[in-house]
Amino acid sequence: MAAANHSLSSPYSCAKDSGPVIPTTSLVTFLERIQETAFQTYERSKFDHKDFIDLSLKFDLSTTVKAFDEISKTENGSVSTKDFEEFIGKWFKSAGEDLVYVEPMDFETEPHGFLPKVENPEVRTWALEVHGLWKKLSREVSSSVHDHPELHTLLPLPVPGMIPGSRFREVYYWDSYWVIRGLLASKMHETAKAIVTNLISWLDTYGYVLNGARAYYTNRSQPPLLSAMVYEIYNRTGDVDLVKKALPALLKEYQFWNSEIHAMIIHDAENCNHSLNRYYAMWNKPRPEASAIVCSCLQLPFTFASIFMLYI
Ligand SMILES: OC[C@H]1O[C@H](O[C@H]2O[C@H](CO)[C@@H](O)[C@H](O)[C@H]2O)[C@H](O)[C@@H](O)[C@@H]1O
Repeated sequence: MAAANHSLSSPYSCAKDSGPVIPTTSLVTFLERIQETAFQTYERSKFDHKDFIDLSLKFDLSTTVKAFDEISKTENGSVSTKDFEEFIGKWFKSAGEDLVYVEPMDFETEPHGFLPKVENPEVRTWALEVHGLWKKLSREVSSSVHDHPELHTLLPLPVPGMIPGSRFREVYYWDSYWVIRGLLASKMHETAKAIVTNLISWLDTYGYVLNGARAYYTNRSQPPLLSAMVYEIYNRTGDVDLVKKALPALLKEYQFWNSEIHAMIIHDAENCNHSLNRYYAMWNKPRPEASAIVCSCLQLPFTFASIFMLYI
């Protein structure tokens, strides 16, 4: 997204180091407290901080917060593992329960015309195994998320999608580009289009494509690959209606990446101006999905290991 321009006059200046902050939800803020308590209570290797921010409530937030405040805590904020585990079991549904498996609508065990150039039987068997993974990664948002969004950090999506897997239980933006390339190879054209439908829904609601389908991802995007997704699907299917449906959303995304916080003019040593579009999160604190660990790292001496932990 960079274009060299030697005579740019622009309303944007180079010195933009603060921008809008999109507030997070009360549930995310509370789950950050739970994550911090887990961090103080367990050994680091025994838990994944993302698990705690992905929990969904069984009951309303204020009752849950009250119950949590009543648990006795040490000075550093740890609680007994027994109390903590009982509390989590009583008040929360497990991370991932708010997404449910759904059979992909156009999956076939060996689709007609699948990778015609792959003739070696062993490679073909392996490729079909990889193809079979679509059945493991297909999910739709549970009815509870649609009916009671305030109980979940998972965001509702209009149609089923594909998740990266493992600790990444939700749809992600730029992962979807490679997911779509794979789905097209697997002849799953309708599933590929459904993924675009979901991402377009974020442009309608938020004005940009979110990093991922969680309340804690609403303040940032990921590298803008939606137009490339539409292009790949159009090339394979010739579906002009999809392109027409996507166009207003793509224009909105173009505006987002060219808005004041993203558009930059860089002056080089030869006094030329370059127009660049930069990544910018509309947030000014540690990422909620990793805040406990990030805050603890900031208190450590600056080493490669401590810096590495900031990116988990
Ligand atoms: O495969 C999904 C994504 O996984 C990584 O990033 C995501 O997880 C981070 C840690 O929880 C989170 O801070 C980040 O915002 C998420 O996007 C990976 O770095 C991404 O490239 C990838 O899309």
